[in-house]
Amino acid sequence: MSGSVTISRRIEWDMAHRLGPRCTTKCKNLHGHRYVAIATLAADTTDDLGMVLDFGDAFRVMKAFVDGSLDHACIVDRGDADLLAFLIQQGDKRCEVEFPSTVENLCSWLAARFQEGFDTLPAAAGRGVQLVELRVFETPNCYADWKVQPAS
Ligand SMILES: Nc1nc2c(c(=O)[nH]1)N=C([C@H](O)[C@H](O)COP(=O)(O)OP(=O)(O)OP(=O)(O)O)CN2
Repeated sequence: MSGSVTISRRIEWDMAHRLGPRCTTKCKNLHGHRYVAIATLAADTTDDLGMVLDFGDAFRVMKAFVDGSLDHACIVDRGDADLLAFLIQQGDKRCEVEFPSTVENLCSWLAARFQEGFDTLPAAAGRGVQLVELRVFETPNCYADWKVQPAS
């Protein structure tokens, strides 16, 4: 039977954010989440063992970025000047971005960061290993999906 196969790897981290004064709901307040991301990868060709990518290699890339930039950080929109100034004054771990930290924006941005990491893997070289889908849960009930643009 014809078809294609993908693999998926999950990672979790803790992070603070706020949507700030422009948001009229409770999410305007500084608060934290246990975020969950599930990355789905495909490849043009599998490796000698039939793997899209070893789960360990995929996880190392995701963990390096998550631990370095996101875990126990506050993600902050550079436009949220008051929060940014506070984090700098406190010397707290922060992840500065150019967008409000909705889960939709975070998901699209994180997809690009993960793909940059996968591109550095020797095990992925020349096989067209690509992130095709990323699901990010902000709460157990709320998530966003990013999907790769189909080639035209
Ligand atoms: N489209 C979006 N809507 C909302 C976002 C978002 O990123 N995109 N974010 C928030 C809040 O930051 C919050 O994390 C979600 O809160 P809530 O809807 O209350 O989700 P819960 O799972 O906590 O729901 P409960 O029923 O209160 O447990 C809001 N909206």
